[in-house]
Amino acid sequence: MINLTDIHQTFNRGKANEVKALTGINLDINKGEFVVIVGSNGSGKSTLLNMITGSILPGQGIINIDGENVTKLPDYERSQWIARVFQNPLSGTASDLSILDNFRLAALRTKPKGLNIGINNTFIEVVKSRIAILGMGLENKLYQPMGTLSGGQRQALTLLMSVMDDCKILLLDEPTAALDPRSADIVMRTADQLIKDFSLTAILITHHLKDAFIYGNRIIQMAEGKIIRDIAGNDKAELKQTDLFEWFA
Ligand SMILES: Nc1ncnc2c1ncn2[C@@H]1O[C@H](COP(=O)(O)OP(=O)(O)OP(=O)(O)O)[C@@H](O)[C@H]1O
Repeated sequence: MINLTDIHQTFNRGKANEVKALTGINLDINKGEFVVIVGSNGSGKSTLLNMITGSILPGQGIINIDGENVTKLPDYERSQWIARVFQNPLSGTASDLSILDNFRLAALRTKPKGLNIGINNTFIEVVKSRIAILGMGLENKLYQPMGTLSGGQRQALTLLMSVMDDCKILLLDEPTAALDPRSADIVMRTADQLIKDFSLTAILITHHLKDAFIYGNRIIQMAEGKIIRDIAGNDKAELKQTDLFEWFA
């Protein structure tokens, strides 16, 4: 589903502040895999996600998504496959619009320009039933502006919105970093459920080793722009939480 071949990325090349952010990344992620990426600050995790979304084009290497060479495609042309949830709950939603209008926009995200989706009863029922999964009572606040909700509520809705438009790949870039423990737990459990229900291919970046232990069927550790561990399937299931702590000792 996602294939990265010999990806290199150097920022500020030739200057005193040159940074080799990625140095020869080779990574194949199969359809339906849920990959968790851990690594110290500055190890290249976000740069790797930016390569996949196309918000940064690689200095060297090849990127394929769904069998198509997308190496030179900018992010807006890759959005047909990819939805991304950021750390900041404010970045995924429009504050002034209602919950329902945000969902309408989300459903249009990958559709051709000019297409319109009316808010009819069928659409409202679909949105209500999706939101009810959260158990936050937000299905009764469809006409409330998004800006009046808490960070946790917005992040949970951002996740739901990401599956309104048939995206295939969900990228979660520290989605719970700004949330209290209870909201973080709801957001992570919702993400896990959506990934399973919609058979999504997913990547989660997290500094929470407990989440890295609980979620996903493959775990990758990055250091200094490289993948230094890649553990999948039964081997991941057999890891102990203490093993992960030892990786960072
Ligand atoms: N646009 C940029 N310009 C210059 N340097 C950058 C840029 N983006 C990232 N870097 C540098 O590249 C390196 C990798 O950064 P990246 O954000 O990918 O790390 P990370 O593993 O996601 O870190 P964190 O856990 O702190 O979010 C860092 O040294 C960072 O300062």
